[in-house]
Amino acid sequence: MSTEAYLATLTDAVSVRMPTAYGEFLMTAFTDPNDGKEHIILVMGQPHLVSAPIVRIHSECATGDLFASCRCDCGEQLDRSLSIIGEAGCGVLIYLRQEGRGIGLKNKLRAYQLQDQGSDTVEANLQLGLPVDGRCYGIAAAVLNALNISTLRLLTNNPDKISSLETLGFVVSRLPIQVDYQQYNLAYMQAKQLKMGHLVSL
Ligand SMILES: Nc1nc2c(ncn2[C@@H]2O[C@H](COP(=O)(O)OP(=O)(O)OP(=O)(O)O)[C@@H](O)[C@H]2O)c(=O)[nH]1
Ligand SMILES: [Zn+2]
Repeated sequence: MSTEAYLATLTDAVSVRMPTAYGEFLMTAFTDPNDGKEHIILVMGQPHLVSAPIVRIHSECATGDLFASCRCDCGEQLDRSLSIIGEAGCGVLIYLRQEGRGIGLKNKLRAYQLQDQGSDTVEANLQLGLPVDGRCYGIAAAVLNALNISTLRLLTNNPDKISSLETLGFVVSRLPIQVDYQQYNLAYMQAKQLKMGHLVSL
């Protein structure tokens, strides 16, 4: 079966060939039947034919992914992930609409206001009465299942993401995704390392 046929099993899936600066992908948009969110999948090659394909599960960060914000490492991670998949010639990027670790853009900007007053990224969410990380990966699991992928190499530094997928039944090994940290995001990365266990070298 083709990759497109596998993805057609997702709700409202629409796929199109998408040439990019990283190479040619099959881009698919589909609807999450649980909350109506529209997620995006980029697939290069035929990952179901590879024993442990490269997978990136990327959480939406409008500030970093679209506007090159230096407050976080998301934009650089997205760029690195697409480069790595492009160089390998095969892999999957699942772009989940989980802005602000699930709290949404306006709340993330509120959290940034608190960070500008001295709170760290974890404290700021808590001060807003919101979860530190409200994400779940059930919909990513549905995509991997649709693609017939059960064993994968996950591009991540987040141990929670790995254990969530393992709990959902996947066999996961980690591919680190190191980017250059600088002046503006160093404190953020230190908080993620210390309080959220992220596997980064600073
Ligand atoms: N609430 C909140 N969300 C943030 C902040 N900075 C980035 N984000 C969001 O965090 C999400 C990305 O999470 P990260 O912790 O950077 O990375 P990760 O996906 O958990 O881990 P990796 O797989 O290693 O990238 C995106 O949804 C961003 O919008 C912040 O200061 N506060
Ligand atoms: Zn970000």
